[in-house]
Amino acid sequence: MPSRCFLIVNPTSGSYSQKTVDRIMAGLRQRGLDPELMPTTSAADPALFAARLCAEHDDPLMVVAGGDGTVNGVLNGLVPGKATLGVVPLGTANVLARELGIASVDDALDRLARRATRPISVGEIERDGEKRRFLLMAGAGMDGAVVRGVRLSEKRILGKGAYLLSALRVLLSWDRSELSVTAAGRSLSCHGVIVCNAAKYGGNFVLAPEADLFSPGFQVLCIKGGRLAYLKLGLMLLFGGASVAGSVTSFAATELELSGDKAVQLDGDYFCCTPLRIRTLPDLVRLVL
Ligand SMILES: Nc1ncnc2c1ncn2[C@@H]1O[C@H](COP(=O)(O)OP(=O)(O)OP(=O)(O)O)[C@@H](O)[C@H]1O
Repeated sequence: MPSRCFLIVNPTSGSYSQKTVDRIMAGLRQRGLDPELMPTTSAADPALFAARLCAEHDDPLMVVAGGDGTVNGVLNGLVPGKATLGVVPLGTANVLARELGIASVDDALDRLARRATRPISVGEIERDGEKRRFLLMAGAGMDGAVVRGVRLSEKRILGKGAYLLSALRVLLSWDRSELSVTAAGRSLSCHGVIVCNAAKYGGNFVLAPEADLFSPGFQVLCIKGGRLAYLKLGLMLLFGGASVAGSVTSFAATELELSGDKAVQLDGDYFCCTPLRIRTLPDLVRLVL
């Protein structure tokens, strides 16, 4: 009997098309799976769908056809240890798919057919009693402000270019304030921090080579300096070695606190401002490799 899976599709994600979804559905059936199509109708749906599937099924296989933001939504709805998650990249940056080395839609489908899985740890932030999980990274400072400033109308037309446009606006109205990062009893002042749960960032760029989805904890990058420091970091990101840039202090942590008043992005979507706490949640879900 074909094994059941639930295809959570975000029709607003960067490289969505009905034709590709039809191809995914057919490809899953050809590979012996029995997919149920679950298109989202709002940004709240990925988490709601995941919560419902965990309540109604024993270890549901949830396959996200979308980008990192939709994966993030699903992670925020599922019950820890009670689901398996697969991804078919249909987003703009698709950092998770790149992290796993998924080369194409067909490659993703083949992996779902093989169903080799491994548990992953995620991050959880807490602010004013409200909690939210992230898979790839939490960024406070410039990258949070850039993500907050992306206009949907520009993203529809320019794709990744909308982030560059927003970055230019952030650079023009530069925020000189600092925040402090406290981990294991030590505090550090800086202008921005990126808490990495995965090595890649913003696409195929390796920002945090020591971060690993499969082991609990983060590689934390604290960036000190003004516009020039960030421009340098951006260039080093393009050519490798960003974590060793002079303006960056890098360390490992499993729990930390951020102070200040900086915009925060989680997995590429704006969430809130600091202050907040971050901790690692081991073995949240089994990920199809
Ligand atoms: N039907 C929907 N309508 C509006 N927003 C949605 C819908 N479904 C999901 N979303 C939200 O849209 C946001 C972006 O989606 P997603 O990440 O899938 O695409 P992307 O931004 O193109 O890709 P990436 O994050 O990989 O760059 C996410 O926050 C997601 O929760």
